[in-house]
Amino acid sequence: MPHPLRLAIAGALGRMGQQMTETVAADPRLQLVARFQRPGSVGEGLVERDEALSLADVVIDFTTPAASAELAKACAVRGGPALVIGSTGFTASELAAIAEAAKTIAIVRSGSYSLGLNMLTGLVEQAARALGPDDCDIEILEAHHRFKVDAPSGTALMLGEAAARGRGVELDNVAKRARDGLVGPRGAGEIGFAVLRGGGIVGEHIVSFLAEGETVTLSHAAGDRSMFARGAIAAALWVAGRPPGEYDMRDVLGFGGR
Ligand SMILES: NC(=O)C1=CN([C@@H]2O[C@H](COP(=O)(O)OP(=O)(O)OC[C@H]3O[C@@H](n4cnc5c(N)ncnc54)[C@H](OP(=O)(O)O)[C@@H]3O)[C@@H](O)[C@H]2O)C=CC1
Ligand SMILES: O=C(O)C1=N[C@H](C(=O)O)C[C@H](O)C1
Repeated sequence: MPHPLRLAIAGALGRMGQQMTETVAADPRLQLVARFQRPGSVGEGLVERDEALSLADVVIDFTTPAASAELAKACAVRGGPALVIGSTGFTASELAAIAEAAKTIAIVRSGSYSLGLNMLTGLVEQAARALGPDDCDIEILEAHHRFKVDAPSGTALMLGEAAARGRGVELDNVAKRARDGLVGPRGAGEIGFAVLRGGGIVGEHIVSFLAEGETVTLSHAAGDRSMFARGAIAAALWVAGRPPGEYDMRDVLGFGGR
């Protein structure tokens, strides 16, 4: 890994981009070499994307799904830099574009860079393995600020995937992403999602295991955005110089024998 690591920040003027700028500036292991926004954006200290890519060892990207997929392609065409993607709400074709780019460059992508939340996914997987679908229903509730545009959150989907892994099923086959109207009784084995939006909530997630007569809940609440920034920095330091591939925080943290 080069010392200090040369970092660029995509979406630098966004909520996470501003938090990243502050956290990176305070970290002596890192040199902030470029900050960029969408093409043609003006702002103090901003450069165009392609100049940023030519300067950085790693780009940290909290933007939009479309922008992240485009960025991954642009990095792959040049043969680097490596990428840490935090955006959420991807379509299948955007995910396919990122997977294609990851054949050429190293990419870490996670719906949550919180270390605590990633630890929670292991507990959710374990609980889902122990509490089977005959006895226990799994529901995931997430709450975020009024400006969030995607639902369910990337974190809620990560938690759903952890629960599905614990049950040995594919999340896509059991997810109930919304309920409205005369939906009928709950299907056996469903993993349900519920969404709340309002105010300034940074991010709250509750996974409930609901049995007859008792409920087990596992939860996480983010107090501010700085721990997402610290987790993304851990991912950037880890991914620099790695072989091409698509990685997640379980790889970065060494969880789950991956
Ligand atoms: N994985 C994690 O741990 C976390 C993930 N997130 C996710 O990160 C994403 C961003 O969240 P947040 O910071 O709150 O959102 P914001 O809307 O505040 O910020 C997004 C920024 O990206 C900019 N942008 C849009 N398109 C491009 C582009 N093509 N190139 C460069 N910049 C671009 C936007 O500019 P403009 O204003 O011009 O549109 C804006 O400044 C969301 O998907 C969110 O869910 C958030 C927190 C933690
Ligand atoms: O948009 C946000 O703010 C957040 N998005 C991520 C998500 O979709 O899970 C992570 C965090 O909860 C904040």
